[in-house]
Amino acid sequence: MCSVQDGVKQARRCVIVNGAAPAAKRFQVSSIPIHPISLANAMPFSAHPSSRIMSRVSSTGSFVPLTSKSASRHPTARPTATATSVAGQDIICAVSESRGVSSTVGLAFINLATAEVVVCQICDSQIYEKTVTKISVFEPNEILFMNTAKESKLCYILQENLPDPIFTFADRKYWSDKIGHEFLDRLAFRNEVDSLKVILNSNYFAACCFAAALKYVEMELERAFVSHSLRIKFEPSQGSMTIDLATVVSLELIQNLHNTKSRDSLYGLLNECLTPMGARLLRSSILQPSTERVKLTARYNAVEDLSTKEDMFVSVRQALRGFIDSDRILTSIILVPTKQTVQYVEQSVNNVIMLKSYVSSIKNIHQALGAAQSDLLLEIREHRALDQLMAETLNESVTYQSKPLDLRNQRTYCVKTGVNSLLDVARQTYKEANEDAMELVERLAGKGSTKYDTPRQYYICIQSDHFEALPEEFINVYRKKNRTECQTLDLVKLNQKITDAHHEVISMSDQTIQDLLREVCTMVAELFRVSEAIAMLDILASFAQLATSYDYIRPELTAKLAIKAGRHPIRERIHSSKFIPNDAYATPQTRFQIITGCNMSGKSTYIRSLALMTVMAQIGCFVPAQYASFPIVHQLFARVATSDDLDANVSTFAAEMREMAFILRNIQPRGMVLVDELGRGTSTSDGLAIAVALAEALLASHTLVWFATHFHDLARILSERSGVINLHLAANISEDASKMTMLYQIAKGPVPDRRYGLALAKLVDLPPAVLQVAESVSETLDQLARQQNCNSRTVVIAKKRRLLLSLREQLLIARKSAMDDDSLRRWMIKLQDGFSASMATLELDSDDVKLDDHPVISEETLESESFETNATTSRQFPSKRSSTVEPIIINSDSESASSDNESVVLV
Ligand SMILES: Nc1ncnc2c1ncn2[C@@H]1O[C@H](COP(=O)(O)OP(=O)(O)OP(=O)(O)O)[C@@H](O)[C@H]1O
Repeated sequence: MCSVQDGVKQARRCVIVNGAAPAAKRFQVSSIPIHPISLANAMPFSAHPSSRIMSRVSSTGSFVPLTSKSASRHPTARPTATATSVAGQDIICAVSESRGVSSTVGLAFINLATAEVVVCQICDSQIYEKTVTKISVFEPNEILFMNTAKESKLCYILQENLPDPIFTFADRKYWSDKIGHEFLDRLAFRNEVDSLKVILNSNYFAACCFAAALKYVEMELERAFVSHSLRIKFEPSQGSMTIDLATVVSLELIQNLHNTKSRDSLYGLLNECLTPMGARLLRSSILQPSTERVKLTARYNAVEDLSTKEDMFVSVRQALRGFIDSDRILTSIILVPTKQTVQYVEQSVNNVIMLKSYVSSIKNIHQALGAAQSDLLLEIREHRALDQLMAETLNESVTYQSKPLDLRNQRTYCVKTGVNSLLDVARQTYKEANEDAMELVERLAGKGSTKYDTPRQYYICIQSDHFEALPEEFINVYRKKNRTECQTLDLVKLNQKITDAHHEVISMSDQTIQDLLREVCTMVAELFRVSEAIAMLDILASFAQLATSYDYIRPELTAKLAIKAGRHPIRERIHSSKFIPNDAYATPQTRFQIITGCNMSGKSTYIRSLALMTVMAQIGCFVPAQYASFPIVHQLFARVATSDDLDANVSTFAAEMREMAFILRNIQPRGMVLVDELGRGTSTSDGLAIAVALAEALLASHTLVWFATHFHDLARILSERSGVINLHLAANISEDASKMTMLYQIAKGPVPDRRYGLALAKLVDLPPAVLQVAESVSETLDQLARQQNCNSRTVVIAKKRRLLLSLREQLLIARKSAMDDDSLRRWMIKLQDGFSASMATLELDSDDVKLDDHPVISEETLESESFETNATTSRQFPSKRSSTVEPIIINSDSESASSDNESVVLV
């Protein structure tokens, strides 16, 4: 029988080799587009694509699937193909897009391993970051596009950013919402058809993709789902936190950055799941944490229930142990090949045996949840798959076995005795043939033993020294280290007899099994719901396990972030010494937190721990702290220092600017942003300037920001801004900077001692001569800086003074001129704006400000303007001014007051 995987592979071969479906009835597919597309202007983050595409064409002359890393990638692109993989699954994704400026993208994902369909419709920007992120979460193997969209920007961007999946192009006719509705009528769970119809009606593009993906499975993979068996979910854009893939990678949410096999990631830490369904649900929950308060509160209640009732917790974990992958079993029952084979019949019996194990395991869950009180656990307990049906047809003792001989025996005795008398006779033949084989081997081998494997079936295994020379009747001889494996002609004949008997049993069981499966298919919706409930129970029990083992506490959901003694969940586990907990507090009034501190003082660890705890809280998990309250965060972005993006061949600076641009483009007020060491890849002054500008933009977005930096001037410049607070990670540095102790404690204000670089250098044993030079250079630089500071302050004061004097002069000229009221008002407003702007520039930084650059109106301009006004109005300067002009009072500062003691009053 052709497996699902084979089917997918076969389909892929067809796309890759031929570029078109082999048979007329097949889904009409074609290869990837080969024309260069001019998107340079539309895509600020990506290199022009033409060079890469052209080189691909010239080297091969025909279609080659895109598997290599792109030269330049979307900020959300993952660094490795398997960065977020949990288990290999076959997932087909269909994509469609609205025409016009506003991009509405429809998506449908079919998971062929778990028979689950997820449809969504996204309103996206012109660079499709939400679409890229969504597709990356599902990691499809194959993406279906319309032929007509081959050269679209969306297609190009997906190819650039998702190098792993195969892109298949098919006729536009398969993207038909009408076909989508027909599929829905036929395949959705009966009780869900109506509600899903409403959804697909209002999400045209999602409906089209749904149709295309299912058509592809039917026509190209030659598989079909049985009626009313398919789990179909609509995932709206709302309801979950958006985390771009770059953040997933840099925060190590799914995989450790340095060692892909390590469990030191959030997923690795939280994955105490005992079932494959639970592990899958946990992974998707981490990638899309919930923003629904009700859902989260229900999960907290359930975790609390489980973690406080030890007996219930132990029996739930016990019941979850050994659960087989119910999603896969149910899928193989409902996803049947369009052509049926002998292997399929045999597989059906296997499926039924596995289903029986699954159904009987559910009973244990039901019993284990006897003491549950939380609504969610009670709801899970309510799900009971009926096992009556199984009991009527199947032998009670039948269970799923993994060894081939045991499995064959289970298959043979699967159907109850008495259901079919001919079947009972065939089974007797099977039993007798087996006994004959055993007897024969015993007689031949003496001290040897009977072994079984699928290709040879029964064979004899004897110690090599048992016979001096092997008897001639032994055939198919294999000599291994200290044993010999062989058969005799009689044994081969008996094996054949047993196989025939087994096939007869299977074909006689088939009718009964197919009847049973048909019945099962009518209950498949309930069985899938049970499977989902078990997955949820598994992750809740996992959270309860963590809460009790590591002292996690139940978080609250409020408007502010307040954490007492919070810990980094991963670091605290791998730390050899004790991890120092820290507090955090952020409200809209303290939404922008600048974190300074020595190298290695724990800045990154601190800000990362806040993001990780937020994600944990929003998947329903307790958090490592003494007290924690979180606002519900809708977007999480982290621009944290990692290694250079070598794959994409971009410099550190370009990479961080690209990521920051992405964040600024997408951030909204209910977001959370972590920025770590921004501007390290360029000159100090440029780095600072860019950091200030980006910080200002983030501040204006009203989102929660933690900004870890070594730019102390950033802390100084922004310290007066509303919403900004300065914090630092404390360290003790001895007087002579020869000793440095990290306290890892968050404290108020910017870091007090700036010479920590030297102190740290001393600790790492730099040669004394080098240190001496460094110290003296540092001393000189400090002095220069002090002088410069002093100088620049003097320059600023002088400039301010000149500004004021110039203002006074202009006012005096204005008094002598003959402007009418309106002209005067306009002129004064212009003067006021210019003056304020110049003063503000001087406040910020004096170095580059030249008085000549000031936008204050010069004498000439003023004169020309007043002359012009005079010319047009021919009126004298009015003695009585309009009362609508607000008085502007400019007090000269102390220095300027020395030259002109009076305040200049404009009325
Ligand atoms: N609260 C803590 N308790 C104990 N150890 C900690 C704590 N925070 C951080 N550390 C340890 O200190 C080391 C440095 O931490 P981290 O990388 O966060 O410092 P940093 O200030 O960001 O450094 P740099 O400025 O050089 O990037 C890490 O090995 C980490 O495990």
